[in-house]
Amino acid sequence: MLILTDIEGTTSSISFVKDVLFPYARRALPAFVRARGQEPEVRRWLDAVATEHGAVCSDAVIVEILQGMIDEDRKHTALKALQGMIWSDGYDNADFSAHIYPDAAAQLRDWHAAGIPLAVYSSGSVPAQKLFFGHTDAGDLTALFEGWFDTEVGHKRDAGSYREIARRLGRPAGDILFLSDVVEELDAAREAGMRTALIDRREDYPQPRLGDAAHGHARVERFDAIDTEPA
Ligand SMILES: CSCCC(=O)C(=O)COP(=O)(O)O
Ligand SMILES: [Mg+2]
Repeated sequence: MLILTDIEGTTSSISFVKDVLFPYARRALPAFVRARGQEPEVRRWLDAVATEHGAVCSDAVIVEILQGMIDEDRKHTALKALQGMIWSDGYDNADFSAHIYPDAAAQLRDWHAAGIPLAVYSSGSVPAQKLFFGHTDAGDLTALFEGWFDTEVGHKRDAGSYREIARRLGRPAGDILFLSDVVEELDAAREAGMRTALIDRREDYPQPRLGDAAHGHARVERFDAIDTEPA
């Protein structure tokens, strides 16, 4: 069995992502694009955004488009890649550390110690995921994970993304337990054959998602309540 986990709303609070990480990236974007916009790894993503918007856009317009995407919480692969590069400076300067719920940090460590393999699937880019788990309030947790997946494998609400993750991990989908706070992501994982658990934290979701709202997924409020045994 392998446990695949989401980040925002699952291991970590939605408010940290929305109130700390996103505003930091929004503020830093103009200076970041001016300073590094000609580096190939940055240009590639700026050009991808420009191409989607009719190709001929100035960098100032691309910055406005990206800031609009942040405001709408778009899970856009180019935006996520650029955000990851910007957050790197924030972690290096100790402007913030990544929030992780204490129950999640403790349970991830326990599963790892018990020999249960762990992997991450988040809309945040893989470099952003590694930065995140490398700088959590509970220390550097990167060594706990053996797989990292972002939307380059596909959207989190598409069953095909979970089939591809299972293929890359070399495991049958039924051998993987996916944890997320978003029922549509869990629906897609279940369609691909994965086991699922809805993480329904009161801090992030004041109204419990009970009955039909849980879409038939196992529902827990903390990581230490997750049942890792097949039903
Ligand atoms: C990798 S940390 C930043 C999180 C982020 O940008 C995001 O969109 C989180 O989405 P998730 O899929 O983890 O709910
Ligand atoms: Mg989430």
